[in-house]
Amino acid sequence: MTHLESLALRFTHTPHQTELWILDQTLLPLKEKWVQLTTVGEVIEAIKTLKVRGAPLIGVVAALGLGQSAIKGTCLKQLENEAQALYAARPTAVNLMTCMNRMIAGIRSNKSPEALLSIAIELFTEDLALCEAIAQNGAELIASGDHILTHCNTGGLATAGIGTALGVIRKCHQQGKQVHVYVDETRPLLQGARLTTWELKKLDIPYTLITDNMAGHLMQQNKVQKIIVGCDRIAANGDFANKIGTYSLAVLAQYHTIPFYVAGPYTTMDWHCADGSRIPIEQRKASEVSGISGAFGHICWATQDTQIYNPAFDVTPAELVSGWILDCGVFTKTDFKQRKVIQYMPLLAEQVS
Ligand SMILES: CSC[C@H]1O[C@H](OP(=O)(O)O)[C@H](O)[C@@H]1O
Repeated sequence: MTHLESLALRFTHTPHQTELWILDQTLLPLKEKWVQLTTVGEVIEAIKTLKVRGAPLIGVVAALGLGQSAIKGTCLKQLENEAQALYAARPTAVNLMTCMNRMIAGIRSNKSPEALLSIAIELFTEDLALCEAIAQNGAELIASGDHILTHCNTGGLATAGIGTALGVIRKCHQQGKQVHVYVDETRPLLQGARLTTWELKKLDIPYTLITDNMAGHLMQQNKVQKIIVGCDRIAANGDFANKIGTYSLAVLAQYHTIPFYVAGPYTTMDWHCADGSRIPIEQRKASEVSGISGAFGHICWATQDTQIYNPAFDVTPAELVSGWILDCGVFTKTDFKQRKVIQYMPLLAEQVS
């Protein structure tokens, strides 16, 4: 019997039954509701509606959903179709594509259903270790007494493990360092206000919730010593995509000479993507913004063709980043300029070659 459990994911496999359950993150923090995903279609819907979210978790849940489909007897041809549909569920977080590529390689090698499920289970257990390594590497950069600003949600709700940026903060707390977290609410879907505060409260880590537009003021008041954010795709030159509003924080951090770090696993690296201009940015429906302020009608950013756009991510250039906290180490701009990072990622190096 296989039983996998994380903050937002539960998976069991016995010879006669496979169950995939996720914690519906759209209902947090007011309601903790577990939802069973029995088909790939349900997994895709959960990813698109952010019931399941966070770059690493999206990839792991997609892989487990595909492995479940294989165990249920879906033929290899249909499995590849399902993998392609999962691959396209959300365009920015490259972990989804990384995980699907590993599953597709198994499908094209005619692997058995159990072997395909094993690949998915490996992706889950690998992420546990990647999160732990990121946390260890990042904690060395944090001093006791630091006030750390973070954006969106990058904890156990975004990964299979303890998280990326929030995993670093959790590790510092575990090590006995006195840290205080400023949590950006992160409009429009409020991952910070709803999810990061929920995680920090459970971990008993002190925090202050702020509106996104308070961040600059806090920096101006010298109340922020470090900024750590997550990532959805890191390009070969170190530019990275993350939740909308991250770029603004990076610019403010540079102006206020505050160290600005991005944390993520190697599965969020995309060596095929030369720089941030190549990263696809997910556009989400306008009602995610206007829905809250519906009284003001369409307050979204409109373009000349009257389309309404709601970009879910933005791209931060490498020049604004103080350090990349990865599972294989902490890297600098020079490391990326000299392409030193890829040598630490043999698996990805194979993919790129
Ligand atoms: C640890 S990856 C978390 C990453 O994903 C979030 O986006 P979303 O909530 O839309 O899945 C955000 O960009 C976080 O930094």
